Amino acid sequence: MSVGVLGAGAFGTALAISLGQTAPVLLWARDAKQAQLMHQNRENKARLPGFFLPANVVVTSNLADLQKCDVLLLAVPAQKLRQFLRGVDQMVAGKTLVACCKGIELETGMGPVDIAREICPQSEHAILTGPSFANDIAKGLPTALTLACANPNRARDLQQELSNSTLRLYRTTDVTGAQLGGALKNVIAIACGAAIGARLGESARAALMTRGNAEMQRYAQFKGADPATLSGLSGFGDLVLTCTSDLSRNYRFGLSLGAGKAFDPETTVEGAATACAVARDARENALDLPILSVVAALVENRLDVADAMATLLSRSLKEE
Ligand SMILES: NC(=O)C1=CN([C@@H]2O[C@H](COP(=O)(O)OP(=O)(O)OC[C@H]3O[C@@H](n4cnc5c(N)ncnc54)[C@H](OP(=O)(O)O)[C@@H]3O)[C@@H](O)[C@H]2O)C=CC1
Ligand SMILES: O=C(CO)COP(=O)(O)O
Repeated sequence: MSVGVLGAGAFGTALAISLGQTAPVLLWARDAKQAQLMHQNRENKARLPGFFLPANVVVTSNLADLQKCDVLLLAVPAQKLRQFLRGVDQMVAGKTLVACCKGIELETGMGPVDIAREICPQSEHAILTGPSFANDIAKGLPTALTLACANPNRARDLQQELSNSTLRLYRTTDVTGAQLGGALKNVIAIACGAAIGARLGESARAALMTRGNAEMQRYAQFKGADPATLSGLSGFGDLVLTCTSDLSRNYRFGLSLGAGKAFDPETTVEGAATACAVARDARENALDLPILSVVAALVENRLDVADAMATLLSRSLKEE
């Protein structure tokens, strides 16, 4: 199996560094100058500074170089994936595409694997997701992830190929559950950040994580996933990491919302668009997803944090 990584952001670079410890990896950056600098400096100073690219990692901006790869990891933000794949669909046709992004497309409500399936129907599709900061992976710290692929044999092959001494992959065939876990935890992380940023306390955060987890399971079931998948690394695992760490951009975005501070609009915050996509689905299908919906209202400036909390706390009392 020969692996290429499409997207030289923080995560794509970290995956290339980890996989490049034991095998050749091609890392594609869309910007030629950036690719050349990375190749020369052996570092991605723009997106993941401070980490050395092993000799096995070849950086390129030429998509034709990826022809020789049979597995391609897609590490561009979820909202950019469709546009990106449309531009490369001929080149990637027939290859195994492993989505490494976490989000739900705003316009369509589709996850990354759904998008890739629609644009590249001849490919085999999988998703790699779970609790993993790019910095931790690049440092070689122990990390466990979920590899989901509908084809169980292919899932086994990919699990074997993409695991190494510090990256431990668990496999599942529940692609829908895995892609929803990664996407939805980002929304709950924004809610938790907002609560902490507004000084609502650690107990409020614990309540948001727990009830948020219940909403994630409910929504996943509505979408045809196995709710148990949401208790695994791709759901609960990533929820815990992202809702409790300042390293998370979604959590930090929430902190800014809660504290009424500005946030750099160039930072990748997948949970914002995902919240809006899910809230629309909830409205259209009368789904009970109060936290996910309130985050959409915060992101769209329809509510402030005080109103958001009041909205959640004034709901009628119910069984847990
Ligand atoms: N960072 C992390 O710790 C983790 C991130 N992820 C997921 O990985 C995905 C990518 O995040 P991350 O790498 O952190 O993001 P970054 O913001 O670090 O990088 C985004 C990358 O996507 C590229 N890109 C953006 N738009 C396009 C486009 N239209 N076509 C091609 N390439 C494009 C950017 O290129 P350019 O540099 O030229 O702008 C950049 O290389 C997200 O879904 C995120 O949730 C998952 C786990 C951990
Ligand atoms: O998905 C992540 C960790 O698993 C990274 O989270 P952020 O995108 O919020 O930084």
